[in-house]
Amino acid sequence: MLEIQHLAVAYGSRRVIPDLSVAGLREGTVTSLLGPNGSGKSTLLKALAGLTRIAEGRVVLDGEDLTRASFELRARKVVYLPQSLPAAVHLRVFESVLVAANASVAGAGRGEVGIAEVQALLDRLGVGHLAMRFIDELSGGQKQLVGLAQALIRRPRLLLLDEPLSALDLNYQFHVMDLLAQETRENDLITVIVLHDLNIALRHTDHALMIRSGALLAEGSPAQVVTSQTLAAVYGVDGRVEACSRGYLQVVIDGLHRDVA
Ligand SMILES: Nc1ncnc2c1ncn2[C@@H]1O[C@H](COP(=O)(O)OP(=O)(O)OP(=O)(O)O)[C@@H](O)[C@H]1O
Repeated sequence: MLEIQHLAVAYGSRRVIPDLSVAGLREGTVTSLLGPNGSGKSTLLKALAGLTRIAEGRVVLDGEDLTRASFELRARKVVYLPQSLPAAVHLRVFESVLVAANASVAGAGRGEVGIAEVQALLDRLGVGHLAMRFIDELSGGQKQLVGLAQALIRRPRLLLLDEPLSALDLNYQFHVMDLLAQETRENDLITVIVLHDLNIALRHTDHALMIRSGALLAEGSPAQVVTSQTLAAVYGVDGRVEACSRGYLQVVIDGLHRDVA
């Protein structure tokens, strides 16, 4: 279980997240973190990962306060995948995933992850054929899939993914979300994923958080969170959530909302 208690994060004197609490994100579930540009999604993820200083509050994972935890514990339990990977990494895909798995930094890695497991994960992500290619020679989408492999091979307790689908085509978006749901369920992960595509949140995530100006505006099932009201209040658009002929919920946008809050 992950609890966020009165979290405050500032850049200099500006509090980007003034006071945010989330009662509990359960293991085995994928939570989408939604909100407009600049609302504090990446800042929240970085704060959970311990990459941004927390001004106030606590992040409690399985009863343990991560803000006071050792670097080793945090590195073992939490994996954060940023929006974009470092530009120039001259490692082969395979090595990079093996290094991530066996990272020896103060016991942060799982250790003893074998070649077969790395290749199997690359295959499941559809990039097995790229194993011997250099990362800095891959396309944007291929790099994103390799980043996901590096994150998943670590088997963290808390998996934080910042827009991991942004460079992926429709087929891969679907495939990756299916894979994430499966990995999350099978390995009891708590997965939090920043998404801009509300239809993907509706279709593929178990739980949703919607934030605006660093404050939590709605929390619940994606269908409870993505509504006409939140579309207007948070995104400034008039829209509806309707079931398509196959029963999946989808957002239909009618136009810009005139009374943007
Ligand atoms: N390193 C930084 N220093 C100062 N201000 C920052 C820094 N990073 C982000 N901010 C500011 O904090 C606010 C929240 O930014 P953040 O990147 O968390 O938003 P976001 O919801 O992830 O946005 P997007 O959807 O555009 O990626 C913005 O106003 C941004 O300008």
